[in-house]
Amino acid sequence: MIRITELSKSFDDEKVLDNISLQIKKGSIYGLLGSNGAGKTTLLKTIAGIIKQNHGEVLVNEERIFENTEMKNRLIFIPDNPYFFSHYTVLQMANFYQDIYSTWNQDRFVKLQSMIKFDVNKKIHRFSKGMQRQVAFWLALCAMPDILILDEPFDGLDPVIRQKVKNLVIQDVAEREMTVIISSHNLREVEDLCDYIGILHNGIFVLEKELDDLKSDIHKVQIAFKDGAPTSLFDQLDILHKEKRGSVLLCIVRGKEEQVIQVIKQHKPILYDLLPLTLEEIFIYEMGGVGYAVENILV
Ligand SMILES: Nc1ncnc2c1ncn2[C@@H]1O[C@H](COP(=O)(O)OP(=O)(O)OP(=O)(O)O)[C@@H](O)[C@H]1O
Repeated sequence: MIRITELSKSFDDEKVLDNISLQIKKGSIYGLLGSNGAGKTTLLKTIAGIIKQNHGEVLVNEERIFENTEMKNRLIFIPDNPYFFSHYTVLQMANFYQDIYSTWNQDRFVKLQSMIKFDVNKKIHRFSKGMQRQVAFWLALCAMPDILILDEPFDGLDPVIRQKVKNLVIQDVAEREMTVIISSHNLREVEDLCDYIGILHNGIFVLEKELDDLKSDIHKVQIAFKDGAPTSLFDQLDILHKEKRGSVLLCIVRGKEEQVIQVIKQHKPILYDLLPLTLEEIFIYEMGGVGYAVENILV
C-alpha cells in the first residue's frame, strides 16, 4: 500500500505539487494522467524517493520512502529516458542489478534472454532507443520489485514488444501482486491496463477514481425535443459540455445512469440515447471543466 498525505513540492518559488493525498492499493495498476507540466514526473519521483517533498508524507507499507534503502530495494522506477552506466554491457548491468536487488531472479533473466535474443555482451548505449527501453524492462522485471513505477513506459517500443512487456507486467500483478504506477499520455493503453485513474492539472488532482466508477459516472447524451431543449433540463443535470448538432443536442453529463435518464424522461424528449465515453474523451471533457479546454476538437 502506498499512502501519500498532503504532499507539496516546490522548485524554487514554483509550487509543482499542491497538497496531494492519495492511496494506491497493493496489486493495483494506477494510471496517472495529466496535462504537460502537471507534476506527474515529480509525483512519481517523490513516490520513488528520488526527490524529497517540502511538505506531507509518502509512506510505502507505512514506512517513509526517502533515504530508505531497504524500501527502495523493493521498488523500481523506469524514467522516460532509462539510465544506464555508460559503456556497460547488458550483462554488466544485469550483474549490477543482481548486486543491488536481493530478489534478483536469474532464471527469469535467462528465460527472457532467449525470448529477447539480445547480445548480452554488447554495450547498452549501442542499442537503439527502443531496445534500450526493452533492456530497462528486462532488468526491472528480473529484479522482481513489489512496486514498479513507469514514466511514459511504452514510448519507442514496437507493437509486438509492447504487448509482450504489458503481458509480463500484468502477469506479475496477477501472480505476485506487484503494484504498478504508470504515467502516460497514451490513454488507450492506460484504459486497457489500469484499474485506478488520477488526473493531475497544475499540481492538484482534477479527479481520482476507480476506472469502472469513472466510466459509469459520465455519459455522452444525445437528445432531441420537439420545441427545443427546456432550460430546466440544464439546471437539473451536471453538464460538462453541450453542443447542438442539427436538431440533436449533445451533452456530456456527470451522474449515475438511472438518475440522468430519469431527469431526461421528465422533460419528454422525442428521442434520447446514452453512450459511454472513452478514457480519452473523459480526460478531454474533465480537463475542459477546469479551464484546459481546446474547443471543437471532438468529433
Ligand atoms: N528539477 C526541477 N527543477 C525545477 N523545476 C522542475 C524540475 N522538475 C520539474 N520541474 C517543473 O515542475 C513542473 C512539473 O514538471 P513534471 O515533469 O513533473 O510534469 P509532467 O506532468 O511530468 O509533464 P509532462 O507531461 O510534460 O512530461 C514543470 O513546470 C517543470 O518545469
